[in-house]
Order: sequence, then C-alpha cells, then structure tokens
Amino acid sequence: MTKESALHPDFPNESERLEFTKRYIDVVIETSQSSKEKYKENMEKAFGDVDWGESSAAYIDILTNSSFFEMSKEELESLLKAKNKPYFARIDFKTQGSDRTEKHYIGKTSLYQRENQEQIIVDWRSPIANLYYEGRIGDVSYEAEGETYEGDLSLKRQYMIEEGRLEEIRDIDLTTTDELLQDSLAKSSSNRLTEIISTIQEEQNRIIRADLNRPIIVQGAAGSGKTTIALHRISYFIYNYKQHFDPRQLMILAPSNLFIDYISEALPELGVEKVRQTTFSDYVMTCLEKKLKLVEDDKLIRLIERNHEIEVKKASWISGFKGSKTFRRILDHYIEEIEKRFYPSQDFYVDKYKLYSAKKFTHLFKEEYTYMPVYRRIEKLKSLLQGYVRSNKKQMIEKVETFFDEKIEKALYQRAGAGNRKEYISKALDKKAERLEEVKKAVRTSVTQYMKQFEKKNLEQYYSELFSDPDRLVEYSRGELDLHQAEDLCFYTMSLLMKKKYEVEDLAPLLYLQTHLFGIDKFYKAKNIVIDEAQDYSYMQLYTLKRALETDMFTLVGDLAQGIHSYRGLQAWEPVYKEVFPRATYTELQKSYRTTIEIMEEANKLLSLLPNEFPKVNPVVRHGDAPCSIMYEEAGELAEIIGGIVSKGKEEGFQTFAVIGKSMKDCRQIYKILNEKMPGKIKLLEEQESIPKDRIVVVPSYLSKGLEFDVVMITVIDEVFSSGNELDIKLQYVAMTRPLHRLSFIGKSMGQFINR
Ligand SMILES: Nc1ncnc2c1ncn2[C@@H]1O[C@H](COP(=O)(O)OP(=O)(O)OP(=O)(O)O)[C@@H](O)[C@H]1O
Repeated sequence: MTKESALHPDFPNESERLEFTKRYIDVVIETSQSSKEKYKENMEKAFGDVDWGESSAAYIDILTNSSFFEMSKEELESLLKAKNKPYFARIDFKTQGSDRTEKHYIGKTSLYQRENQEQIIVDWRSPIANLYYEGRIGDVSYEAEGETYEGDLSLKRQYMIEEGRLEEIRDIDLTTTDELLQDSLAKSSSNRLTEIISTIQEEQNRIIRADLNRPIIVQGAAGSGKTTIALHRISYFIYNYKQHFDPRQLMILAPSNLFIDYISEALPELGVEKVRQTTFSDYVMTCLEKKLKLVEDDKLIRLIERNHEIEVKKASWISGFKGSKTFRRILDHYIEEIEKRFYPSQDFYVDKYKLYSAKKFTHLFKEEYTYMPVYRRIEKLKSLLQGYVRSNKKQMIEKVETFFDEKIEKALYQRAGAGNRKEYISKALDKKAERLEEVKKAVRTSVTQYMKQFEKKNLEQYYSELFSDPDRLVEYSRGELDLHQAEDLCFYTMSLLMKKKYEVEDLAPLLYLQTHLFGIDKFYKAKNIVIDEAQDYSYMQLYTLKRALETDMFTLVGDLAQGIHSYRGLQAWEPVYKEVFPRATYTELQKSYRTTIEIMEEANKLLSLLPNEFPKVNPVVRHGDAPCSIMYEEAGELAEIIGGIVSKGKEEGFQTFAVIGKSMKDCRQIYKILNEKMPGKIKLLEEQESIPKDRIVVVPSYLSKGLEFDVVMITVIDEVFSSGNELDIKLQYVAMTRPLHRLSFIGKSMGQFINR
C-alpha cells in the first residue's frame, strides 16, 4: 500500500467494498457449483425412468438442463477468473433528472446482486463503461440500445488490486497522466499479448467500439496496439451479439502459425478462444477441400538474399500481378467465357417430345440463377429437367398408347381385309411395345444424355487452362497485358502447375474461381473476419475473401510502413476502402505503446527514408537506454556479447530476449554460434513454431513482424541492412520496433546497418 493511497479518504470504504464483492462472488460460485450437482441429479432422473430416445418430454428436459448447465459453467469460469481482481475502475454517474449518483465498478465480467438485480460489477464492454474510456469528466452521455443517456460524470477512479488485496486507489482527471498505463507499459513481457482493458486509450476505445455493422480499416504505427485492439473488438462483438452469434462464425486470419501461437494467450482472457484462428493459406485450402502442394514462399527471402536477381524480379512481378485488380478482371472475363460454354445449342427432347427450349435454359442459367455458382446452376437445371420429365412421363406414354390403340381400334372395325387385319394388329402391338420401350428408355436417359454436352472439369483443370494460352490471356485482359507479359505469366505458372504445385499468390485466384464455378460449403463461411498484418494482403486476396464469404464485415489492421511483402501486398489503403470495402471506416493510430522514446526516435529516422511518406510515430512518454552499437571482430565473439546483454537484462528484471537477424541464413549461423556456448538455451524460430518463454530466440527480421520482446539484439554476420533499398529499410524498421525496453545493434561494422 502506498502512502498516498493510505491517505486517500476512501481507502477504508473501498477495501470494505472489495471484501463484500469477493464474498458475494464466493456465494455465486457456490450456487453455480450446486447447480451443477442439480444438473447431474436431473439428468439421472431423466435417464433413469424412461428410454429418452422415445420420450420427447425427457429429451426436452435434458436440453433445458444442458443449456442451464452451460450457462452456469461459463458464469462460473468467468467469475473464477475475476475473483482475485473483480474490477479495475469505478465511475460515478448521475443521470440527468435523477438525484442519485450511481457508482459503477468496472471489471472483466458483470455480476448482479440476485436479490435486487443491482449491478455489483459492470462489464467493461457494457455501454455505460464507455464513459470510463472516453476522456471527459463533467457533462457526458452514453448510448445504450439506441437511446442516449445524458448526465454528470463526477468521478473516475482506478484500483490496483493484487491477489484480491486492494493496493492502491487513484482518482484520475484530465490533468493527471495515466499512471496505470505507465505502470502497465513499464512491465516486462513475460506474458505475450495480454488484455489491456484497464488502460485502453480513447482512440483505441473508439476503434474497439466502432459500429459493429460496418467494416473497419486501421492503419496503425508499430506498437500502436493494432493486434491488441483487434482482439478486444472481437471480445466486444461477442459480448454484444452473444444471443445471436456463435463465436465460431468469427475468424481471425493471422500471418503465420507462429503468430497464432503468440496471440492465443490473450484469447481466453478476453473470452474469445472459440473464435476460429487460421492463416490465409490454410483457410483457402479448407474452403477448397483440397490439400494443395505449395512451393516454399521464398520470394521475400530471395529478395533479401538477392539470389538470381532478374529471375526474382520477374517472379515478384508475377506475384504482384496475380494480386492485382487487372488479374481479377482477367478472371471475370474468363468466368464469363466459361459460362457461355453452358448455353445449350439444342432444345431438350425426350424421345421426339420437346420438353424444354435451349433459349429458356439459357435464360435461367444466365439471368435467374446467377446468384449460384456455375456448376450449382447446372445441377439445378438438371433437376428442373428431371422434374419436367417426371411430370410429362405419363402424358408421353399415354400419347404413344393412344396413337397405337386408335390405329388398332380402327383396324378392328374395318370391314375389308380381314386376313391382313390380324397381322396388322399384331405388328401394331409390337410397334407399340417397341415405342413404349423407347419412350421409357428416353425418360430414363435423356437428361443424362442432354447434360453430356456440358463440360465437366475440376478447379485445377480450369486454372491451368487459363495459363495455357497467352493470346487468350491478353484478350481477357482487354489490352492491359502485352503478349510478352502474358507469355511470362503462362510459362512461369505452367512450369509449376505441371508439377502440381502452387504458389501462395495462386490461392486467391483459385478461391475466386471456386466461388464462381463450384461454390463454397456454407459451413466454412465465417461471418465476421479480422485480418492482422493486412498490409501484406493483395487487392485480389481481400476482394476474393469478401466475395467468397459473402460479407464485408471485416476488421483490417495493418501498417504500410511494415509492408515487407509490398511486392505482392498493398501499397496504399485507398483502393481497399474505395473499391473493396466501400462501407468501411478508415482510422489511423499514430501513438505507440510498445517501446521507449529513445528507441522510437531512432526507428522514426528510418521512416523518413521510405519512398511513401509516413508520419512520425509518437511514443507514449516512457524513457529507457538509448539503443547501443556493439562491434565484433570474429563471429565467435557473439556468444559472449549476447550472453552479456542477456545477463544484464535479467538483472534488470527483463524476461524475453530476441536476437533478430536479417535473413534465415544469417540466423542459422548465429544460432549455431550461440547454441554451442549456451546449449539448450537458444531457440531458432521458424514459421510453424511456438515461442518458448524461457529461451533466447533467434528469429529472422521478416518473421519477427507482430511479435515483441523486452530486449532485442539486431545482429548481422554476412548480411547488411544498409543497401538503401525499400525492403531493407522496412526490415530494419520492423526489427527496431520489436523491443519493449532495450535495443542493441551488433555487427562487424556499423556500416551494416542504416543510420548507425
Ligand atoms: N492501451 C494500452 N495499454 C497498455 N498496453 C498497451 C495499450 N495499447 C497497446 N499496448 C501494448 O503495446 C504493445 C503493442 O501492441 P500490439 O502488439 O497490439 O501493437 P501492434 O500495433 O499490433 O504492433 P506491430 O504493428 O508492431 O505488430 C503490446 O505490448 C500491448 O500490450
């Protein structure tokens, strides 16, 4: 307990309130546990006396009980989590016209006093809690269920509660700096990403609570809390729509499995662990229900390592092109052409009876059924024809019968030629049987026969057909592609497809074709999608996702300054909010919470070297050591240098350490050197892995994107960051913005880095 809080006149009252809340939580937990017992009892009763499969009453009983159990289980879990820190803030609010000021204690979950329905704890996501996050004190208002409530906010108070004990109280107003935020940022990152509900800032709060029925795009500086905010927005969404929305309909698309592992710790804290989390590649393959062989996504690495420069440049151009709007147009024209192959040339006959005209068939196909993918339209038309055949079958058979019966009858009553009559009738009867057989056969086979005129190809066949003829590609591009470019595209792609291999850049076009031609199972269609590191997505990827999932409910967060995949990703947000998500709100975040002023100042210098203009990032006021430069003569010295920095860092209480190399090649060398001297203490991070907390990690710059560590050592052996090209600047910028507290540059010469 600090002196200041001990002096706070309300400290005894607040301690008492905390005790009351804790005790109340205990009672609720106990009740919930006894409900569980009761549930078991009820289940036994339901199972014991009847065969429940036959008794609907008993079945209903089980369903009711299980949903009751589910509720109490969730309630129990969140209360158990909240028990040691039931709330973190309080606001005092007097609604206009009322003479009573209400105290609202804000916490992770809500709690009602059952006897009088009074709220003991208000959930941070509830409408009134918004007042805590919005800066003002005095006349304020908040909105709940479409109504505006005005009133006076007289107090905003923060609590430091540790292990159920009240440690400190702070009343905040506009003049005091947010000490709670300062404290929280000064901590070391033993927990990876955590919830920040007690210190969410006003601009962040606005994004978390922005209209849930509109897409949102956030351009946020490194460390501005994009990932954190995106996760809190999901939590807020789930809270608001818990009655109507299953969390499994929400999906997070993360840049790598490494990143999914990194964010997963924050998810249960926010109650969003049921949300689907996957990468773009995995998700596309799920939708296609195919496991495609992807070649290693190594263009970035080859660009970094400058291997076969011309070849890589061509390959990068192709990647960029496959993500472009022009390529989408090519696909659209290709799809149009495929559709035309399904306009039948002949009317539909069963035997000699015309049941459906080609014109009508085409009309349905190209006008009425366009909401369906091509092959589903064909299926639908097939069943329509089958229906026609079924309903006309009797009539057609009757026609044949009547025709022969009439002939036979006529012959029977003819006077002349009695000798031939018998023969005539018997022939007619044979003919009748033959015709009937023909008609019946036609009834059975004509639909299948008719459908044979339509081609039946699979997705892979259509995709490779697109790249089999450069002239057609030029035609589909309506002049935007020249023949030489089209030949390059075809040659490059076909050489992979022939080996049944694909690149990441092929996935969006494949999903686009699948959506238009075959459709996607609705089970895979998430309704609300969050994309982190969205700057690395191409126009084509975003457009395709929107089209395939049939929703524009996307939350996109990213930072163009960290767009290291810009050869295939986005160069600007404008086309995204203008053309892909026209309903979206676009917001920028310039304040950074991760790192110290000293480190951010150095990182900012790199931003000014980039061709696109990026505003400087404002770090939250927090000081630390300036980044330091360390030179070595022999790579073998690295173990000692890095070991020294880590020991010193540990003395200062830091817990996570990363050595960031430029490329994987350099990282392998660094790892080897370090691991020899410190066996078992080093981990080389690769794409599919999880991040160990207790080891020094060695990670290439491009994989470190999105991650953070207390202490970062940017280390080079053979690589240089200082070639002056855009990619190098971005990679060094990404590496420099990873530390929370300390940054060093380690190289043979400082000339290997930009600005050292
Ligand atoms: N309001 C806040 N209160 C406390 N900590 C915060 C707040 N906002 C962000 N942070 C912290 O700042 C750090 C950076 O957040 P986050 O990783 O979400 O940023 P980002 O914008 O995704 O960064 P990058 O683009 O570099 O990946 C995290 O440690 C996060 O907990």
